[in-house]
Amino acid sequence: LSGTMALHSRLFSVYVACTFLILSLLHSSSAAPSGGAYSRAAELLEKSIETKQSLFRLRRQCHDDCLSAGSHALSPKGECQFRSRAECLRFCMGRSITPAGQLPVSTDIEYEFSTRNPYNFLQVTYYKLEKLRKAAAAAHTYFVANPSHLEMRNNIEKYRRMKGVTDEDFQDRELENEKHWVSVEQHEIQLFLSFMGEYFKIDECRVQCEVASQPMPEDRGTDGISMSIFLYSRAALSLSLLSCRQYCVTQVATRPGRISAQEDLLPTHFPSCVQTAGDFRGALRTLRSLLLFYPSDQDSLDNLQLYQETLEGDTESQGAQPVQVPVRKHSTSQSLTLTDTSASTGVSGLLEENDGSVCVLRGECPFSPVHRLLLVSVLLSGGVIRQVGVTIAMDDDLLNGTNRVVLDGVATEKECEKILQLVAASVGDGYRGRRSPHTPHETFEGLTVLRAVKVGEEEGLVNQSDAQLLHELGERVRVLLHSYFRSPSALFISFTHLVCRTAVEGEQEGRLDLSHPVHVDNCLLEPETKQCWKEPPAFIHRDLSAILYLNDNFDGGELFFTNRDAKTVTAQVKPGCGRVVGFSSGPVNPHGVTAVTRGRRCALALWFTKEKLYRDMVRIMSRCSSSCSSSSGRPVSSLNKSELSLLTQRE
Ligand SMILES: O=C(O)CCC(=O)C(=O)O
Ligand SMILES: [Fe+2]
Repeated sequence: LSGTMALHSRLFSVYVACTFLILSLLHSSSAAPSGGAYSRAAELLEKSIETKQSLFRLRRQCHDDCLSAGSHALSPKGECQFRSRAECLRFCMGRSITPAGQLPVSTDIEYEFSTRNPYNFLQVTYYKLEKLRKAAAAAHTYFVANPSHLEMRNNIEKYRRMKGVTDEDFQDRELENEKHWVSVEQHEIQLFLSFMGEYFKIDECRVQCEVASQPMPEDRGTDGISMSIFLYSRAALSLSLLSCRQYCVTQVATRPGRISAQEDLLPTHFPSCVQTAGDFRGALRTLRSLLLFYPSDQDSLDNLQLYQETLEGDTESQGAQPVQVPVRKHSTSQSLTLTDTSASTGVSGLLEENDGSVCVLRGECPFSPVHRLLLVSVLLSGGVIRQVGVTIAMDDDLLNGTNRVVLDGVATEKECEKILQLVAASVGDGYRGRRSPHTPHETFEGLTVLRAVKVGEEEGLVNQSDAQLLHELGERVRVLLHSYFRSPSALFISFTHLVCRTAVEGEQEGRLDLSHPVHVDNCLLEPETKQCWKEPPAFIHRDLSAILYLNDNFDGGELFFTNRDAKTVTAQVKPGCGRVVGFSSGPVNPHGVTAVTRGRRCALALWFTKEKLYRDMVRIMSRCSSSCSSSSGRPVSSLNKSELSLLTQRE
C-alpha cells in the first residue's frame, strides 16, 4: 500500500478537478488558453485518470487484505481485532485517503469517466501541445467508446496521416477493463475458459462496490433520532450496495460505448463449446449448465434425455455437474455455480448471499415480491412516493418472457379520470380526429407532457394540477420500475406520450389488422431473420418501456408479446385503470396491440433511458417553466447541441 500513500488528501480533489477543468475548457472558446494552460490541463487530466485507477487498486487491495489475512492482521500494532470487515476496510482505506477522499464521487463525474470523456479533452490538449502520439492514443481510447462521434473519426484519420504517428500509437488505454470482449468475439472452444475468467471480472466490479459503499465512521449518533437516521442510512446503503453489485453483471456485458448490455452474454457462449465429438460427459456437463439459464428449453431437455439414455450405466458420466467457475482467489476457496440468472443481463437481478449461495429474487427471496417492491421503492424514493396498494399482477413467469411485469394499483380511479379529462379538453398534438398512423380503422390522439402543460398554461382549458399529475404519474412509474427491475444505474424518463386510439364506427366488421403492429421499442425488428437492428430511426437509447393504462370501456386493444418472429404470441395483457405494463425495450420484448373495435382506449406510454443525455429535456424544462421549485433542469443556454436537438425530438 505504500505506493498509494501519495494519494493522501489529494485523491479526491484531483478526481473531481477533471470535471471543473472540462467545464473551464468548454467555456474558454473566446479567450484561447495558453500553452502553459494546456500542459497544466494535460497534467490534471492524466492525474485524474491515474487517481481513479489507484483508487480502484487500493479498494481491491484493502478488500483482499481484510478478507484473506484476517481482519486482525491490519489492526493497529496487531493488538486488537476489528469488530467487522467494514471496520477493517475503513481503517485500510483511511490509511491512504482522507475521509473527504472516501466520499462517493457525484454521478456526473462517474458519467464523464464512464463515457471516457476525459480522453476527448486529453486528445485536444495533447494536440495543442503537439504531442501527437499521445493525442492519437487518447483519440482512439475515446473513439472506442464513442464510435458514432464523427469529429473524433475525422481526427483519427488526420492523426493517421501525420508524420511521426504509427499504427501502434492508436492504443486503447482502457483496454484492461474491456479485455473480455476479445475472447467473446472468438468463438473458439479453447478461449472459452479464458473468456469465463475474464467474465468473472464481475467479481472485481463487485469488490469495488463493496469497498466504495462503506459508511463513514461519523454516521453513528447516540440519541434516538441520530440512531434512526443511522439505521435508515445503513438500510439505504445496503440497498445501494446490492444495486451496485447487481449492476456489475450488466456493466460487464455492456460493450464500451453501448448503452444496453448484450443479452444473454454468458449462456449464448455455451453452445460454441458444447459439442466436442464423443465427449458425452463434457456435453452433459455443458447441457446442465445451459439448463440453469433456460430450464424449459425444449431442445436442451430433449438432448439431455438422449445423452442420459446413451450413458445409461455410466454413472460417473451421468453425474456430470454444471460448470463451476472459480471466483478470484480468496483464502476460502469460493466458487460460484452458474445459477446466476442475471447473467442474462437485462435489468433483472439476483441477490447473492454472503455465504456465496445465490437467491434469485423472483420467488426465492426471504420477503414476498410485493413486500420487496414497497420496501425498495420507499427507500429509494426517500419515502416521498406513495406506493401503497401497488401489487404485482404478472411477472416474467406469468408473462412467459424476460424482463416483463404488470403492476396494478399504480394510479387511482380519480387520477385516471383526471387524465382522461385532460385528453378531452386538449386538442392533442395535431392528431385529433386523424386516422391512426397504424390503421385506417382507428383515430389516434397524442398529447405530450409539454403540450399538456402549455395547454394548461395558455388556454386555461386544463387545470394546472391535472397537467402536473402527468408529471407525477411518470415519476411514480419510473421509481416503481427502477426498483422492480433493480436497475442500479439511474433511470431517466426519455419520452412520455398520452395516446388514445378510437375505433371508427361502422368500419369494424371483419377487421384483421392491429391497432399497433408488432415492433420492438429500441430496434428495428426484422421478423424474417429474427434480427433487431439497433439503429435509427429506432429510438435506440430506450432501455425500459412502460404503459400506464387509464380505462377499460372499449373492445379489443389488448397488448400482446410475441417471439422474434412477430407471430407467436407469448402473453397478453388486458388494459385497465391504474395497470402498468413494464418491460425492457430490447429484442426480448416484441409487442403489439390488437384492434380497438369499439370505444376509445387511452394510455400513458413512457420510455426510460439509462443515458443521461437522452433524458427528456422537454419534460424537465416544461416543469421548470411552470411550477417547478426545486429545478432539476438547466437553462436552455447551457445545453449542448445534441441536447438541444433532443428538444425537438418527437415520436
Ligand atoms: O399502448 C400499448 O399498449 C402499447 C403501445 C406501444 O407499444 C408503443 O407505443 O410503442
Ligand atoms: Fe411499443
